[in-house]
Amino acid sequence: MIRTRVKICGITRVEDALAVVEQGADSLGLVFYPPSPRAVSIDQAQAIAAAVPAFVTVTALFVNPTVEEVQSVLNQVRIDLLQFHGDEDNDFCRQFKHPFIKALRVRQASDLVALCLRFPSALALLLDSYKPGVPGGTGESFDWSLIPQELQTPVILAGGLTPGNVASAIEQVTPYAVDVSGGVESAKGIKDHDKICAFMKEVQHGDQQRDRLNPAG
Ligand SMILES: O=C(O)c1ccccc1N[C@@H]1O[C@H](COP(=O)(O)O)[C@@H](O)[C@H]1O
Repeated sequence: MIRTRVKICGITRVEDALAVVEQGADSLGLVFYPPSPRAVSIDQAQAIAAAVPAFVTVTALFVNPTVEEVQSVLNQVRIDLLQFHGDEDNDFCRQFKHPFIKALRVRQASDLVALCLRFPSALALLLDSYKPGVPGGTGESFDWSLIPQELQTPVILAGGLTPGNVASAIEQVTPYAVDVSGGVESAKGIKDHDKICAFMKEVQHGDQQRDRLNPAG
């Protein structure tokens, strides 16, 4: 069985990072975008990253940052992966010589095949909901049928995922990974540990259902 990887984003507290690790998620996300209610300071980020064991990754999320902002975080915090969630292009993202994923916001008219080809250096593409004026973390899902089958880059599905819909998302989209923020919170930036546990169980459930429906993979 291929296991769908899980990233839990918007961690602001060490206790939530420990719960994410305990529940078996693959990555936790730190938001370096000050307008977000989930944004962390360097001090917070250092404390959280120090609590994350080997083989669980720390992802740093930026929205249209300056080069200096990204470099400053990389110099001070243990970051395994960069996530660019704005209008950055491939050249901007790859200049840090650090593995990165690129978020794309999906709308009806999006030509995802062409968009994905613009990011040949990305390890994976994170597909999120489009909401005018909001770069991400909307808590809203999008029409998953807009995702073409023929994308060559691994897909991380995001946007409005919850314990209630993640299993059907996995069955329908068969993404490489899923990413959740608002769907496992009790308030913005505060993770609900029971919801994290329920989310992880539903990811497993989705994987089993997907394999039952398509045993050949
Ligand atoms: O979480 C935020 O505050 C945020 C701010 C700006 C850009 C992206 C942000 N989060 C990312 O948004 C998606 C979906 O989040 P949700 O599950 O719908 O709440 C996810 O990739 C987060 O990494």
